[in-house]
Amino acid sequence: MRLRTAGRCERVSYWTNISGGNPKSLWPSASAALLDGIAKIVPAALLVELIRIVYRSFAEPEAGLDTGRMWIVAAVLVGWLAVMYGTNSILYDRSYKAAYDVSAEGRMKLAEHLRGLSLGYFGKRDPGDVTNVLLGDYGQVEHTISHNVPQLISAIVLPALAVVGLAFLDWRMALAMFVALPFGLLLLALTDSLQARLSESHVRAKNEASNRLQEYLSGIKEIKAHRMNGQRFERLRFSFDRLKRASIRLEGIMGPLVMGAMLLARSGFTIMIAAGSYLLAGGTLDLPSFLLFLLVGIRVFDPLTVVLMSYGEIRYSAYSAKRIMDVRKELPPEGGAIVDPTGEIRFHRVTFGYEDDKPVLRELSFAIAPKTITALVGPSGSGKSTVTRLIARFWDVQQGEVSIGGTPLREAEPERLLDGISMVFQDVYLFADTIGNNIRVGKMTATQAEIEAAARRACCHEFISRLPQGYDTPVGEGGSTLSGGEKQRVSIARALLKDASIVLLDEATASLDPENEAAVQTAINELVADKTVLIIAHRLKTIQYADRILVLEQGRLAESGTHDELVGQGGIYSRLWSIQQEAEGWQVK
Ligand SMILES: Nc1ncnc2c1ncn2[C@@H]1O[C@H](COP(=O)(O)OP(=O)(O)OP(=O)(O)O)[C@@H](O)[C@H]1O
Repeated sequence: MRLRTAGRCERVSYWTNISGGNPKSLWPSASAALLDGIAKIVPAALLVELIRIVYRSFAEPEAGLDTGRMWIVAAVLVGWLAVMYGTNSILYDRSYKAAYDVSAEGRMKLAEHLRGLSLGYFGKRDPGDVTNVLLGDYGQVEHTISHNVPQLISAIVLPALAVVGLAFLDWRMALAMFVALPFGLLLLALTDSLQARLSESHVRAKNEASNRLQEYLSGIKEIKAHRMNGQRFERLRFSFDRLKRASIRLEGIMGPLVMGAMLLARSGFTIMIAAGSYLLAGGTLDLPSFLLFLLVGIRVFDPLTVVLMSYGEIRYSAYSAKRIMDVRKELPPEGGAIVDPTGEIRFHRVTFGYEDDKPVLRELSFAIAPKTITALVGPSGSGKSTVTRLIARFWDVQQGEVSIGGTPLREAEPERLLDGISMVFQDVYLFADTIGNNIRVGKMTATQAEIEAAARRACCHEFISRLPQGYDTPVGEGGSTLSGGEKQRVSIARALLKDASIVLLDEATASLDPENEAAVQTAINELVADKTVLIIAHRLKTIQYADRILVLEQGRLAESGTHDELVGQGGIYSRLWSIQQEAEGWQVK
């Protein structure tokens, strides 16, 4: 399917980016940080007032200690503490909630968005990478919204307020305090693109390591069975090595630069102390003002240091958010036409390849009449499964046209199209849920009676009834607690419940023992009655009574006709038939 992306070169704002496309989620934490920043000035101002009162009692002993004013200061401080506690807990609660909302809702929306994308998209990406976007990247963005953004705002608000307020008090001291800050920020700005590049390569290395680890764990059975510790382990070790190098580069290069920026910014405090001592000695600055600068300086430089330290994390998060945005920009297949699934399925000069320059199907043309059974045979890799995937519009064709009931699938509404198709694959996937709910997947609104009726027709009611909790028995992820034949019958029960007009069967009995195969055969005969059926089977006995047999070879239609016609032609089918004649199997009625 041709992948379309919306506005690849469209620019999004920085805030949209770091919030993973949801800048409004930044408001609660931003306002909490803003208020917090303003409020942090209050105790410093009160402390200075206290120092002034005490200082005045020494400077003017006849006036005495103004205890009334001291009590007022203490009362204001207590009031401030109460207000701060109340507002902070509400605002922080909201800012954390906003962050968790972004990741919970965002993850769900993204999962839903992914469901709508073509399978071609997943073919191009490692499945583990998609998991990393959903879990890792969202986690990173969540952390930025709940922690880094408030710190950043607090660190901007405080110096801004301080520089204005202190400049009124003594512009020389204010200048000394902030003179080095622009140089620190400049150093940081100059390293911005380097930081972006290092963050990007670190995220890539981290994802690669996690993909390889997932691959290693998923294939652990094969790795053990084939004593593959060498090659597979090498891939894992190499990815961990790459991650180590990327981490060292990120920390090793950015660490000193960020520390340099931090030192430059903080040196303002030292310059201010030197300037203050000089001015105090010269008599042009009084002690309370000097103390005020010292107190405010500590309050200003601490959050500034924290934010400079977390600057890398914000940059890092921006890359995570970009990955989220990139997935969001992928558009689902277009088309709104409603397909009539009871109509004819037609391939007209279809050429298709998963990669542009490697066609799998070439100039393929055939038609499947409604309510007939068509079998698809041919050597492995000839493109049989690909044909079924194109009928379900998992991909769009590069040339020619696939249509159902006269509607080209390129124009079809993808979800509605699939409503009209039941698919039974060779590898059946069952969800980690009860067996009843796994059958319900075919029709989410099905009643228990409908589920049981479908299970009876699919020959699985008996084995389900023997399970300890019957239809409420959990099946384990992937259906690990059921046999291959049982899983296949559950999948047929799903398809029966769905009752779609088109049935696509892919090698449904290939790997079963005779007893299971007989049960699956009965189930399939139930399923295909009165439907338009396309069945792939390697064993020709199973499809000799199909209405039509299509023989594919290297993506082309080599032969087509009934079993008897094809045997009579003495071509590929006839050769395959003589080889397989002794094979036992089921037969489509
Ligand atoms: N998702 C994919 N991405 C890239 N290539 C693919 C993909 N799926 C199949 N192919 C390739 O397309 C060709 C046809 O595959 P397809 O599964 O349609 O053949 P098949 O006739 O069903 O084979 P088999 O009988 O072994 O199942 C093969 O060469 C296969 O390697």
